[in-house]
Amino acid sequence: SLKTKDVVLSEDRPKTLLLQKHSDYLASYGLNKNDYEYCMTEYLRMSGIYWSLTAMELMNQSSRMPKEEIISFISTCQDSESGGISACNGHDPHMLYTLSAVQVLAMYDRLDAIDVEGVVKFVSSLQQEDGSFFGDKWGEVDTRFSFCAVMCLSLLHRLDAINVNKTVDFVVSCMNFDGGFGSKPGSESHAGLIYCCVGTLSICKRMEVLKADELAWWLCERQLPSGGLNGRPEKLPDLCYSWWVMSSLSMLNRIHWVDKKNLEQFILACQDSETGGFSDRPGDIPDPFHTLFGLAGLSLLGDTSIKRVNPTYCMPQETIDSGLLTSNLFQ
Ligand SMILES: COc1ccc(S(=O)(=O)N2Cc3cc(-c4ccc(C=O)o4)ccc3N(Cc3cncn3C)C[C@H]2Cc2ccc(O)cc2)cc1
Ligand SMILES: [Zn+2]
Repeated sequence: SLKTKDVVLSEDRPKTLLLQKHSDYLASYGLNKNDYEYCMTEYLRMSGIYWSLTAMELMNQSSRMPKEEIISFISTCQDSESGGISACNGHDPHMLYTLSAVQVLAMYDRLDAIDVEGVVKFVSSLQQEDGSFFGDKWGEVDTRFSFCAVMCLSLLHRLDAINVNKTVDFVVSCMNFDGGFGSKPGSESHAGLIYCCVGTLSICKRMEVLKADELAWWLCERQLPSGGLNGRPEKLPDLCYSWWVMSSLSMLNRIHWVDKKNLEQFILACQDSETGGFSDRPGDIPDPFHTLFGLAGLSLLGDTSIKRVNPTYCMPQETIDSGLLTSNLFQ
């Protein structure tokens, strides 16, 4: 279509970071257990806790989260038979929520609250002959699950439990001519899946297989006049794509390829100055998911009022550093 899809930033948009408002928004999110949205997002509860806690950690406000309640909730979500962890009591264990639970417990330094060997068994049992990973017992393959698997095992210092070479081979089989990646071999390039595949290769220490310049070009082509980034050509900008694109460029050491000032004004415009929180685009309803990626994006852009975020794990850099220290101690 001739009309380039983009948004126009209004003059009265937020131009400064409303940290206290975001802290209040996340602290009160989920307090009202009968709240419509809270009930509708039960199926992703474990990930919702990861998005909220990480955002609060980045703002140095995690003391406002109910730590003991979260830790005991996670231990009740582990399936004793498979070792996997579900989004909420009574739901099926899944790779997505097993990772979220491990990320939360890593930030709290409380991995003792779960059966770590059980998690290792669950994750490694989902790897297939071609190196790919299922999300759960129902057998959906997606490069998102390759990323969940290697990130989860890396946080547990147990990458030895899977075939890393075959993991890399499958990700390489999903590489497109534009240097990007999709969810499966032949799927079209998408910013979210590129983040997952670059992150997988980064953790496996195999970034040399990438077509770095073609890929970085495709990524910075995502930036629109509004400053925002989209996930594919011809799509509208969306705050969470800021994270997928910038964290990938950061891992490629090419983050300077985007117009930082323009992108920062798009991210700030996605804040809700009434309720606090960030939404996918200016004027939409905020949620914890976009609130994390707004703060993490600003952290990558160098905003020092936010703690440094690790571009691969989307967790505070200090958590990754202390985890690596621990692993060196025991090696
Ligand atoms: C509101 O509609 C959706 C659509 C998909 C999902 S999702 O779980 O498949 N998912 C993550 C996601 C979460 C939210 C959200 C609302 C409230 C909360 C509480 O914590 O979280 C909102 C959107 C969302 N999406 C969908 C999306 C994001 N930007 C545009 N859209 C349409 C992403 C989606 C896929 C996903 C991405 C990363 C990830 O780590 C996990 C899942 C959730 C709600
Ligand atoms: Zn989004």
